[in-house]
Amino acid sequence: MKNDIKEILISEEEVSVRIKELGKEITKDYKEKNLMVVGILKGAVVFMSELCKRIDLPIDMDFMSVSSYGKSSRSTGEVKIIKDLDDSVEGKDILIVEDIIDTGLTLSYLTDNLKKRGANSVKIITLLDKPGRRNIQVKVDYLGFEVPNEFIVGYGLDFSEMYRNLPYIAALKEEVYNDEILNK
Ligand SMILES: O=P(O)(O)OC[C@H]1O[C@H](OP(=O)(O)OP(=O)(O)O)[C@H](O)[C@@H]1O
Ligand code: HPA
Repeated sequence: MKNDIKEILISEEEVSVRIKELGKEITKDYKEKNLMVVGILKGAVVFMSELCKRIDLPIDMDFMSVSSYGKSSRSTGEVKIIKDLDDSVEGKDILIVEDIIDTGLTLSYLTDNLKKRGANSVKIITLLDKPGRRNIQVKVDYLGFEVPNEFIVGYGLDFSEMYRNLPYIAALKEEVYNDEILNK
């Protein structure tokens, strides 16, 4: 698995330090609020579990799973909910947790969707931002790191369901990515 890595972009230590900082910031900002943390499966799981341990407040945790089609630059895209929240978000202060924002399609859809359900507020935290790929503008409230236009794996992020368990954030070698596509 490690032979497929082109470069480690963010080390385990750097991720851990940044998550502690983000946890402190969120603890301060949500003191008087009704915080509900919503993780987007599956990529956000590793980040969310580390982040929640750093938030010193009572919180609700839930997950959603979505699938998106048409992420190409010419398409407006379509997002479908595969797994919804268990409970109502009415009156809750929602913090959507993502591993990466790329075209912006997923987070733009989810923010609108949760606002329409009557949440008190909806904010976004993402571990990574790849601004070079953005099609739809989305306001990111809390950000871990900006990453270049590479295929990123590790810390929850996959390529073909692999590499999610790498403890750091890395760029995948282009030949791994191209071989897999050619073999399909
Ligand atoms: O900004 P966007 O272009 O919408 O891309 C970002 C989304 O794509 C990835 O999910 P993916 O569909 O690969 O599912 P996964 O989290 O299960 O890997 C990632 O986890 C985000 O949810
Ligand atoms: O670079 C990426 N890696 C893994 N999953 C992703 N989903 C959007 N961009 C990426």
